[in-house]
Amino acid sequence: MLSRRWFSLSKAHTFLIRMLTSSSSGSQVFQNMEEGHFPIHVHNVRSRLREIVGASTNWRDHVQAMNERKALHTLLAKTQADLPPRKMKDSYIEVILPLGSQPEIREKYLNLQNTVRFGRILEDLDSLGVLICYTHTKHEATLRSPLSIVTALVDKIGLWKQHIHPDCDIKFTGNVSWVGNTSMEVKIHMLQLLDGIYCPTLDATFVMVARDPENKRPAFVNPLVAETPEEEEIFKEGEKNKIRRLESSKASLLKVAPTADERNIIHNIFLNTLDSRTMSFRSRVLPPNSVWMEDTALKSLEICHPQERNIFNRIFGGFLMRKAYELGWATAYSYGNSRPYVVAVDDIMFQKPVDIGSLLLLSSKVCYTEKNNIQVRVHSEVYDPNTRVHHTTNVFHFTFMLEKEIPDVFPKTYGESMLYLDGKRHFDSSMKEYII
Ligand SMILES: CCCCCCCCCCCCCC(=O)SCCNC(=O)CCNC(=O)[C@H](O)C(C)(C)COP(=O)(O)OP(=O)(O)OC[C@H]1O[C@@H](n2cnc3c(N)ncnc32)[C@H](O)[C@@H]1OP(=O)(O)O
Repeated sequence: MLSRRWFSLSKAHTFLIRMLTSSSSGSQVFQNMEEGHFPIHVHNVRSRLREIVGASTNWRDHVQAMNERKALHTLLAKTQADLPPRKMKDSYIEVILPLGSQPEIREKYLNLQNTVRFGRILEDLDSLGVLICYTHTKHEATLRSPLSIVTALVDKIGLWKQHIHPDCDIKFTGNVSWVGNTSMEVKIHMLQLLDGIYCPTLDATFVMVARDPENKRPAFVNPLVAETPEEEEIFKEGEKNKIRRLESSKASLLKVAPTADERNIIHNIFLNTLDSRTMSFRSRVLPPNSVWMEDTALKSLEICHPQERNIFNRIFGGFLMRKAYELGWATAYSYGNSRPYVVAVDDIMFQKPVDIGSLLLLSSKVCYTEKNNIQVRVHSEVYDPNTRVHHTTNVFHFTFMLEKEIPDVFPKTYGESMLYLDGKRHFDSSMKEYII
C-alpha cells in the first residue's frame, strides 16, 4: 500500500482546508448559501456558461452567435477603475458532482480500475474556473457578459488522495483569489463525501484571462478587495505566484543555460553512460535497469471536431487537458508496467487557441524519474496539412507515482538533457508541497 502525507501547507491554505472540512455538510468559507446561493449541479455549469456568453448550441448557428457578441463591445470598461471592486465571496461557487446519489452519471467518470477518470475532473475544473471568473466580473445590469474568459495557465493541481471513488459525491468549491488588470487567479478545492464527511481530495490553481467579446484583445476585470487578514494572505500568495511565474519563465532552459549544479548532473549522466572500453565520447551504453528517454515516447493525433468546442468556438481547454493527461498516463503505464497514480499537474500554459478542424498532435515522454515517481511531459501542437506549418499550443507536466520500483530514464542528446532538467525542476517543485 502506498502512503502519502499531507505536507507543507501554506497558512492561508490550511485555513481554507480547516473551514472546508469542519462539518459533514461541508461548511463554506463564505456564507453565500445563506444569501440564497445553492450548489450548482455539475451539468449546469456549461449551460450557465453558454447563457452568459450567448454561445450557440448548434454548430450551424455559431457564426451568427459570434456576430451578435460583437455588439457587446460597448459594455467593456475603459479602465479597471471604472469597474466596481469585488470581494472573494462574490465569486465563491459550490458545484456538486453527485456520483454517489445519481448513479446514472457515473459511467462518464468511471475507469477500468474502478476509480474516477482524472481527465474528466480536469474538464470540470476548467469549466468551473471560467464560471467563477464570470461570477467575479458579473455586470448586474446585463445578462450577457462582454468578456471572453479563457484559460491561460493551470498553475498547479495537487492531489491529496490516491483514489477518487466513483460512487461517492464530489463537491467543488472555488473563488477568485487574486486579480491583475485583465487576468484572474482562481483557487478550486475538490472534496469527496466519505463516511459522511467531505474530505479534501484535490486543490487547483488556474489563471484565466479576460478578452474582448471577439477574443481579440485583453479586457479589464473588476478589482478584488480582501476583507479579512486570511483573505489578504490569499491575495498576497497570488501576488507571489505571479512573481514566481515571471522568475521561472526568465530561468527557462529555453532562454538560459542550466545552473552549475544542473550542469554537473548532466555531465555525470554523460560520464555514467560512456562506454569505458572505448576512448570515445560517442559510444554510449545504458546502465542496468534503465531506459533511454527516446524509447519512452508515445504519440497521438486528434482531429478537433466541433463537438469539442468551447463557448468561443475554439477547442475547449479541458478537452486538451484530458487528451494530454490520458496520453501521459499511458506513457507512465507502459514505462513502469504498473498502474500510475497522478500526484500533481503543473504549469500548463495555453499559449495559443486551438481552432476547430485542427489536427492536434500530442507527443509524450518520460523526462525524469526518481524512486517510483515518473515525470511525464506532453507537448501538443497543431499541424496545418496545407501549409505543413506546426504551432506549439501547450506543454503539459504530469507527476505520477507507481506502486512498483521503476527503471531510471537517461537522456542521450543535449536536447533530451534539457528535458530531463526541466522535468526535474517540475518534479522538485511538486515535491515541495507533496510528499510521496
Ligand atoms: C458552445 C457549446 C459548447 C459548450 C462547451 C462548454 C465548455 C465550457 C467551456 C468553458 C470555457 C473554458 C475555457 C477554455 O476552453 S479556453 C481554451 C484554452 N485556452 C486558450 O485557448 C488560450 C490560448 N492562449 C491565448 O489565447 C493567449 O496566450 C492568452 C489570451 C492566454 C494570453 O495572451 P497574451 O500573452 O497576448 O496576453 P497579454 O500579454 O495581453 O496579457 C494579458 C494578461 O494575461 C496574463 N497572462 C498571459 N499569459 C499568462 C500565463 N501563461 N500565465 C499567467 N498569466 C498570463 C498577463 O499577465 C496579463 O495579465 P494582466 O497583467 O493584464 O492582469
